Amino acid sequence: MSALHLNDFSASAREAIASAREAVAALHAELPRNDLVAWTAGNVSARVDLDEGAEQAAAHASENVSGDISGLFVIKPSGVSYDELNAANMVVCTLDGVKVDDDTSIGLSPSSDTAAHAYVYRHMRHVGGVVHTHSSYATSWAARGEAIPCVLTMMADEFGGDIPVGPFALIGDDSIGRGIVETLRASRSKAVLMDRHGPFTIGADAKEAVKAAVLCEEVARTVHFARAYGEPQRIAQHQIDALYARYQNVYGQKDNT
Ligand SMILES: O=C(CO)[C@@H](O)[C@@H](O)COP(=O)(O)O
Repeated sequence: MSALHLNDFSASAREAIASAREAVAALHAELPRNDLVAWTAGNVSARVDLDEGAEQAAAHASENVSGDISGLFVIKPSGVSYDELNAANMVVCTLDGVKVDDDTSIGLSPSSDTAAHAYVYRHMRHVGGVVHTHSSYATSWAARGEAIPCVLTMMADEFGGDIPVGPFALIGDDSIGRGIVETLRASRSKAVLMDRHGPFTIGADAKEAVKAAVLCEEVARTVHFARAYGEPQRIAQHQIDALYARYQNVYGQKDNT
């Protein structure tokens, strides 16, 4: 099967890919900056939507390519130190997690979590960004297989309720991705704690997924300390709903033009 090459895509698609590579490379710096990773144990990806022309051009150029090329995503190369990441070494993949060749990430393999990110993009069309870390407090809840109860207004704002736990799954095939999707489809949460593994977060774009990873670790830490000195009280569901609606629709600077 011939591999796809970046040159097989239209100029507009290549522009979108270049922009995503810049954004994803920059967002990886947020992981160490927010103390979410030890060494290289975390990754960020962003979906790149292709217009039909771009998709057809790619399909025609590489007639042997099977699988889903209705879109692409960009993810970091596996095991590369965050201070060595840049737009040029971000790896471009099809939605099946197959690397798209180019002239800059030559010889680099995509993240070891590429299959999980790809599964989420194939099965959750509204998701534009995915993040995975092993951040300490969120991962300590995952180690116990315990959901983080919604006892903080910040949890209601950002996650719309508890942060759920997903099933234990080994890396390397679709099982982690399937566990993420099955768990998040049953919740408003942008974060899921994969049992005995760690948090995965989603967002409309990669920046939103990184924000969810930062706030997931923040509330995991706060609730951890709160429970050390007592049993925090859950917020009532109607109040969670009100907080979530305000935060998702009113908070911050909306486009008031
Ligand atoms: O935990 C694991 C691998 O077991 C990964 O999530 C973590 O090391 C990050 O891997 P990558 O550097 O993205 O391949």
